[in-house]
Amino acid sequence: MSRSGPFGEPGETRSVLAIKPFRRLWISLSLSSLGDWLSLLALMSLATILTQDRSPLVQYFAVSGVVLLKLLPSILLSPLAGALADRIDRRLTMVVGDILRGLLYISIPIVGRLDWLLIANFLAECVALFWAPAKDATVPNLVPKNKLEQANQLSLFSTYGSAPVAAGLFALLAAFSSVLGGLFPSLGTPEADLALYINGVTFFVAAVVIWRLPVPAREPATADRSSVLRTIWEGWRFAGTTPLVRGLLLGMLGAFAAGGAVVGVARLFVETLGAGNAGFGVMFGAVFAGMAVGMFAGPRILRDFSRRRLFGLGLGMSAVALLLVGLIPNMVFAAGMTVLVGAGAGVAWVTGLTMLGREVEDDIRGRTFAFLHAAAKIVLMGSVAVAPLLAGLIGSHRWQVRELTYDFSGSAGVLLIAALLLLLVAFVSYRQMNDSPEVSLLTELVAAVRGVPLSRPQEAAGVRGTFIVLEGGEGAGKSTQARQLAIWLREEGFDVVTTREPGATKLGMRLRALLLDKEHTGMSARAEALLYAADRAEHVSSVIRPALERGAIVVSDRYVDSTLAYQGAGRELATSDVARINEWATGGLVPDLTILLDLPVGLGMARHGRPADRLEAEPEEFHERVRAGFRALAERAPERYLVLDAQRPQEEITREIRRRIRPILPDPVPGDAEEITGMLPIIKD
Ligand SMILES: Nc1ncnc2c1ncn2[C@@H]1O[C@H](COP(=O)(O)OP(=O)(O)OP(=O)(O)O)[C@@H](O)[C@H]1O
Ligand SMILES: Cc1cn([C@H]2C[C@H](O)[C@@H](COP(=O)(O)O)O2)c(=O)[nH]c1=O
Repeated sequence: MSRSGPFGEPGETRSVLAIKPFRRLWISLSLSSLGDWLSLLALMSLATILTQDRSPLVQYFAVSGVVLLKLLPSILLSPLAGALADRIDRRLTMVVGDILRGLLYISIPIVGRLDWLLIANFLAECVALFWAPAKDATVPNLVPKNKLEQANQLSLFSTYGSAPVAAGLFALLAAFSSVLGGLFPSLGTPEADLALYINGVTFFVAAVVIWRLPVPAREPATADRSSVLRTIWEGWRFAGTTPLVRGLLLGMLGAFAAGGAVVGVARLFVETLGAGNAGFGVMFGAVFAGMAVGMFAGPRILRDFSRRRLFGLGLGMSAVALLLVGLIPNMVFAAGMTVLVGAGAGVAWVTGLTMLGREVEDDIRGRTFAFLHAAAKIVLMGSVAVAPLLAGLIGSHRWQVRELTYDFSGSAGVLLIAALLLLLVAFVSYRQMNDSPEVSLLTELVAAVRGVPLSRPQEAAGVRGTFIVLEGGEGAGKSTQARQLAIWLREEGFDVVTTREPGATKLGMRLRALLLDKEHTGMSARAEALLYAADRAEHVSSVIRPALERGAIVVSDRYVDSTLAYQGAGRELATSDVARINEWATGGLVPDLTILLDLPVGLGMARHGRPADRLEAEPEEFHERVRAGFRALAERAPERYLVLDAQRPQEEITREIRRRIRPILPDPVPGDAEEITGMLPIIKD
C-alpha cells in the first residue's frame, strides 16, 4: 500500500540526466539561472557606477530600484503569465523569453543610461515571468513521475547553485575588465559591462538548447479574454481549496517570510556578534551550503519517509535551528546553526516543489507555479522590508543576573519571531498533510534512518494494493464515478479491479436477490445486517483481498460504511454492534480512501428510472437517516474521506476524485523499468 511514499530512488540523479530531453532543459535552465544571478550583480554594480557622482540617497534608490523592479513584475503580472503558460506553446515561450532577455541585457551597456537600465531590467523580469512557469510546467512532461524528485533536485541545484558560481564569475570578470581598462584606457570598459554581454550570450545559448527540445505539443490558445480571466480565477481557487496544495503553499510561503526576515537583519545581526562583512559572507555561504545539503542528502537519508511528513519536518528543523541562532549570540555557533536552517529549508523546498509538480494537474500546473512564484516574491519582499524596522523597534537590551550578562539585540528578536512563525507554519503544514496518523513520527523516522521499510497495519497483513470505496445514498452517482475512475486508472497503467456490494460473488448474487426482493419486505433488521455482512465476508475473501495482495487498485461501489449507514443509522441498530460484526467479517480491512457522494434524498430517488427495490422503497425518513449516518462517519475520520456534493456536474466530480486520489496511488512504473526497457514511459499531456 502506498501513500505519499518515496517518489523514486533518490540515488538516480544520473539516470534523470540520462533522459535526453530533460538533460537539455536542465542545461538551458542552468545557463539562464547563471545569467539571472550575473545580471543582478552586474546591474547593482552598474547602477552604483552610473550614479557615483550623485548623492548617496540617489545611489541607494538606484540600487534598491534594481531589486524592486526585479520583484514588481511578479506582483503585477504573475497570474496572467501562469495562465498563458498553460495556453501557449511552452517551448516557444521559453525560446522567445531567452532571446528577449539576452537582447535586453546586452542593450543596457550599449545605451549606458540609468533610466534604460531600470526599464530594461523591468522588461527582462516581465519576460522571465512567462518563462519560469513554462519551464516548471514542462519538467513533469519530460520525466516519469518516479524521477520527478531527482529532476526537481537538479533544477533547484542549478537555480541556487549558480548563485555562488555567478558571484565568482562576476568577480573574475570585474578583475579582468579593470586589467583591460588599465592596459587600454581608451576602452574605458566599466566593470559590469562585460558581465552583461556574457549574460546576454548565456541566454542565447539557452534559447538554442530549448529550441531543439521535444516538448509535447499543446493546443494553441483559443480562449478569449474572459476565459483567460476565468482560468486565473480557477487556478487561484484551486490553490486555496485543495488541502494538500494549501498546506504546501502555506509552508513554502511561511518559509519565505522567515527567510526574508533573516535576510533583512542578517547584516545587523552579525555586526552585533562583532563579525562584520566577513561574518556576513560566512552566514550567506552557510545558508547556501545547508540548502544544497538539504536538497540532496535529505531525501536520500530519509528515502522511505513520507514526503508529506518530510515537508513539515524540514520546516520544523529550520525553525528550531533559527530559534537557537537568535537565542545564543555566538558567531561560530550561529554559522553552524545556519547550515541547519538552510538544510531544513532545502529539504522542504525540494519536497514541496516535487509534490506540487506531481499532484497538480497539467492544465493548471502553470498557474499554480506562477501563483507560488508571485506570492513568494511578495512575501519575501515584504518581510525583507519590515524586518529591519522591527529590529529597530525592538531595540537592544542588556540583562544582568548576578555576574551573568545577556545581550539581546533587535535583530536577534526578529530572528526569534521568524523562527516562531516558521514553527507555527511547520506545525500547521504537518497537521494538514500528515498521511499516516496511525504511525508515530518517531517510529517512521527511526525506520527511515535505519533504512527499514515501515510496515503499516494493512501491509503487515500482506495488503500491498490500494483500496478505494465509493459511498452514498440512492442515485448519488457511485456507479458512474466508479466507472470513470477505473477507466482513468487503467489508462494510467494500473491493475484495477472494479467491484460492488452486495452481489460481486456467486454467493453474493444470491444474497443480493434475497436482500433487494420486495417479497422479503419486513425482514428483521438483524437478519438483514447479517446477510449484508455475509455478502461482504465472501467479497473480501474471494475478490478484494486477493486483488490487494497482488498490488492492484480495488474500486468498490459500497462497503462497510453502507451497512453502518443503512442498517445502523437507517434501521436504528446499534452502530457499534454492526461495526463489530463487519470488523470480523472483513478481518479489519479498512479502505485507504472513501469517496462519499452526498445528495439530497429526493434528488437521488428522482434520478432512478426503474421501479424501487426493497431498500429504495423505504420511506424518506429512513433515507434521511442514512444520509446523516454517512456524513457522520466522514466527519469522524476526515483524513480517510473525500466528501463531494453529488449535485455538481459529473465531470467536475470526476476531476475532484482524480485530484484526491493521485497522491495515494502507487507507482505504476517499476523504478527499474527504464533501465530494463531503455524507454521513457509515456507521460500523458
Ligand atoms: N453528477 C450527476 N448529475 C446528474 N446526474 C447524474 C450524476 N451522476 C450520475 N447521474 C445519473 O444518475 C443516475 C444514477 O447514477 P448511478 O447509477 O451512477 O448512481 P448510484 O449511486 O450508483 O445509484 P444506486 O445506489 O442506486 O446504484 C444515472 O442515470 C446517472 O447517469
Ligand atoms: C452494501 C449495502 C447496501 N445496502 C443497500 C443500499 C442499496 O439500497 C442496496 C443495494 O445497493 P445498490 O447500490 O443500489 O446496488 O442495498 C445496505 O442496506 N447495506 C449494505 O451494507
